[in-house]
Amino acid sequence: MKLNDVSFGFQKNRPIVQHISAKIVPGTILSIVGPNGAGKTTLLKLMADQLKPTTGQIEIAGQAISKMGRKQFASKVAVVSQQNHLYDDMKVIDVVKMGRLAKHHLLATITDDEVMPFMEMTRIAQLAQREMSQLSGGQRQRVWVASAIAQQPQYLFLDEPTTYLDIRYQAELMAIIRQLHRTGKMTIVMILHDINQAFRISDRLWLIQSGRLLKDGRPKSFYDEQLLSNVFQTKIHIVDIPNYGRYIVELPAGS
Ligand SMILES: Nc1ncnc2c1ncn2[C@@H]1O[C@H](COP(=O)(O)OP(=O)(O)OP(=O)(O)O)[C@@H](O)[C@H]1O
Repeated sequence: MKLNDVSFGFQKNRPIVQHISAKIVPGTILSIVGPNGAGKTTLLKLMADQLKPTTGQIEIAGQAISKMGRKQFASKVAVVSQQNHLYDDMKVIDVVKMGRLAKHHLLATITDDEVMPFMEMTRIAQLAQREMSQLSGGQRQRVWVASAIAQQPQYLFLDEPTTYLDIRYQAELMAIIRQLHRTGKMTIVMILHDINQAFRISDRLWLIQSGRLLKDGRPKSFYDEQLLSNVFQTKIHIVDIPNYGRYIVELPAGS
């Protein structure tokens, strides 16, 4: 995927994404990080063709995503968005099957067996017959991931996927993402607020500030206290933790 000078604003003269040019190398895990309101979700929506750039273009293998048909795009990109309750009255297995619709014309032709591997991978097989409204936030999140991977896309986009998860399920989700990346050869693009998690799992990071791509590089090049303190407008310190590695901590003012 390639972004060519992409800009976007919801209103005239109020740019939210500004002149972003970048490439996503197939097979990478890319995390998008940056302060609240920087434009990360808007950028992901542009890349997911849910919003159209005001100027510039996004392409996959030389083809503009705006010119792709719905089904063609769905075979390339699946999105796990921030949570919604639109499907609360549906059964878990049917939500997963909806992801599989990218490969079928009708929900009715998708068998339980066809979606079971995706449910097993995300450990929701035992929830198959439950209604979405009966699930915890963490369980729902895993259903959305199962539905997205059932699409078997080349690119999997996740917007703050760990938000509803406790520490164990966060680690589990990161393990699933590594597995998808390793065995499914999927390219993963995530917005992550936990900067340490982002640094640990990613091959590549994009740091967004005020709608601009401030830095695009390997995680180790972001261990820069001055850079991070300036962007997040708080005092950031990088420490070494035995058996873990480098860890970014926010220091209280005055310390
Ligand atoms: N539908 C909308 N209409 C108008 N402004 C919007 C809309 N959606 C988002 N914005 C504005 O766009 C800016 C960027 O929002 P966005 O959600 O992309 O940021 P973000 O970096 O993902 O933030 P966060 O980390 O808080 O989730 C914010 O100022 C937000 O208020």
